[in-house]
Amino acid sequence: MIEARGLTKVYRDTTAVDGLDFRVEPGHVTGFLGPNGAGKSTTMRMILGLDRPTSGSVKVNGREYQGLVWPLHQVGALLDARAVHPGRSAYNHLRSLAAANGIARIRVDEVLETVGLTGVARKRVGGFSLGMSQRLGIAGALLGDPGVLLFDEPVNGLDPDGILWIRTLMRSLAAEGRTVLVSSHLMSEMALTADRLLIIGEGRLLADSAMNELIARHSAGRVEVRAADPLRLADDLRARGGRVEAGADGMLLVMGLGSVRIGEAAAAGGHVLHQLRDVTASLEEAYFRLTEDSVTYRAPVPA
Ligand SMILES: Nc1ncnc2c1ncn2[C@@H]1O[C@H](COP(=O)(O)OP(=O)(O)OP(=O)(O)O)[C@@H](O)[C@H]1O
Repeated sequence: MIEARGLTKVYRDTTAVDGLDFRVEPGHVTGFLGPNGAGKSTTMRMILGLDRPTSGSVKVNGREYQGLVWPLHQVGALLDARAVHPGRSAYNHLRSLAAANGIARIRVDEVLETVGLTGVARKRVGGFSLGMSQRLGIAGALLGDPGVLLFDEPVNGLDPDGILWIRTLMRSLAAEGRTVLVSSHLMSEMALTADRLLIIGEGRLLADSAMNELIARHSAGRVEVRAADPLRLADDLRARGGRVEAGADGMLLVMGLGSVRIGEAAAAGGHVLHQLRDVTASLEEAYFRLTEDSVTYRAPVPA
């Protein structure tokens, strides 16, 4: 479990992380989302003791990173996959990491097998593709068999097979009862991988909830309706206070009434309905609504 209380990081004139309170629980894949510059990497670095909070705290299994005994056994992380000496072999890189952390040599072979790098274990890391480097970074994270895992943009550079592999791996690590925190900008991938979400903007918490609750909250009240006489139905629904937009093929998108009241209005007005469907937001839509006021870097829309 990871727990932050009033976690704050100020760099000179930038407040990168601003009073974050959250808990990341075991048994879930928690997606860590937010626009560029929101403070995700800074938060992850503070979890891993690579940066000190200006105020507040963040603890792994009840202790700040500096207080962890054999930290690699408690928390593993993939931050920057390219941060490995290029002249070393994958095996030697993991072997020295294991030796420095009291981890048995046999575990190196195990994690190489898990990430599918056994065949290239003796090759120099400098010749690895980005996808292979990601796998090596994940092997390093798994080396100490930790209960808490952090992945910063883990699917970066992976091909579709690799993406499916990491998705399955993260879900199985959570199913084993581990705490898995993963940052990504790929909403479609997050929607398939995470079951909880932590969303931040400008260093502040915007949402901490289950994926399905967040999507339901941002879907509320939008209903797609098809009727034999859409123009007359639209008038009746507007008269009852609904906001109605015309979609393709005579479809109506109705906001502010809900499917029960729309059904009742249709019955009262003698309308023939062909379809009445609550519209579910995508994670991407929910994310845009939550973060629209806290995007720091936004390019102008081309004319
Ligand atoms: N070492 C540093 N010194 C000064 N400012 C920093 C430092 N590290 C991060 N920042 C600033 O803190 C803010 C948060 O940055 P951070 O990298 O944590 O965001 P992020 O959410 O990980 O962004 P991205 O999605 O682009 O990776 C940014 O404004 C960034 O410029």
